[in-house]
Amino acid sequence: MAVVGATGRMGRLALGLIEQAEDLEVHAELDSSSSLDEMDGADVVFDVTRPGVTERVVDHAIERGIATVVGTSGWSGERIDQVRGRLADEEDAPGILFMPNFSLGSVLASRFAAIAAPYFDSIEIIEAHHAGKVDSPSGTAVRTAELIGGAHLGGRPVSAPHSDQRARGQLVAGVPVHSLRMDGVLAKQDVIMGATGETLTLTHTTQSPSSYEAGILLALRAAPDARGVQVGLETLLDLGLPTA
Ligand SMILES: NC(=O)C1=CN([C@@H]2O[C@H](COP(=O)(O)OP(=O)(O)OC[C@H]3O[C@@H](n4cnc5c(N)ncnc54)[C@H](OP(=O)(O)O)[C@@H]3O)[C@@H](O)[C@H]2O)C=CC1
Ligand SMILES: O=C(O)C1=N[C@H](C(=O)O)C[C@H](O)C1
Repeated sequence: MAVVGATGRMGRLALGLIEQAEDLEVHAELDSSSSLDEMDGADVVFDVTRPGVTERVVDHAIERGIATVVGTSGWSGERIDQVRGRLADEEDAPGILFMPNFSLGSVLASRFAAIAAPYFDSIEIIEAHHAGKVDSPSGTAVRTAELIGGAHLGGRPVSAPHSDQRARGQLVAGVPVHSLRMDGVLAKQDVIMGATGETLTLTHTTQSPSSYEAGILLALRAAPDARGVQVGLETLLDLGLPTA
């Protein structure tokens, strides 16, 4: 395994997991001072860098035919589709697994939101993260909004009045997303849905980075046998939920 972003919070977490696992081995540890060539020869690349870097990591991995687990945020559905299109022409394309969130609870919350979405006209997302997070909206919020927007397709669009005003958030797939970056928070997301006389709020709170551990290991172990683009931890789990 080559861990790109090895000196970061997520990179260090992944390295600890790989070192403890008998069936996994660290091939290379890359940070901002590394050449991407250092990942060559690995069976799997684990990318936890930052938007603006992750695209180059994925490009390099595809060129070298290395399966990749992408934990980095900043990937929209549109940009993932470009990778999908690129791999469509390749026979035996490596698996490129985009994982907006490695935590089971977060993945379930996003799915529950997509299931409920067609029944609500008004839907907004409020996500909060630690002050050190450089990007917004979060990758999880983008993924959740895209699932909600997709679930509304063919029906009414999500109602987002006055969305030209900055305080109304950033529209993602027609869903207003509001981002908080502050001390005292690790990661939290509320999806608030409104209909006549009622609201439904789906809240997921990350209490500890340990919530990512099982998902990271699952993705790392699945990657070598995967082919082409997969999005979301749910593609590796049998959740028994309707897909959105
Ligand atoms: N999918 C999920 O469940 C989760 C995803 N994330 C996402 O993972 C990403 C990383 O988060 P986090 O670990 O907190 O971030 P950190 O800021 O702690 O770490 C970023 C890492 O990227 C490295 N890096 C920066 N530029 C380059 C470069 N040009 N080439 C190679 N490596 C580079 C840094 O190296 P250096 O030390 O040299 O600067 C560092 O190792 C973010 O996008 C975050 O949103 C986070 C948590 C969960
Ligand atoms: O930067 C983080 O911390 C996180 N980033 C991911 C995101 O952008 O959604 C996943 C999780 O929310 C933590």
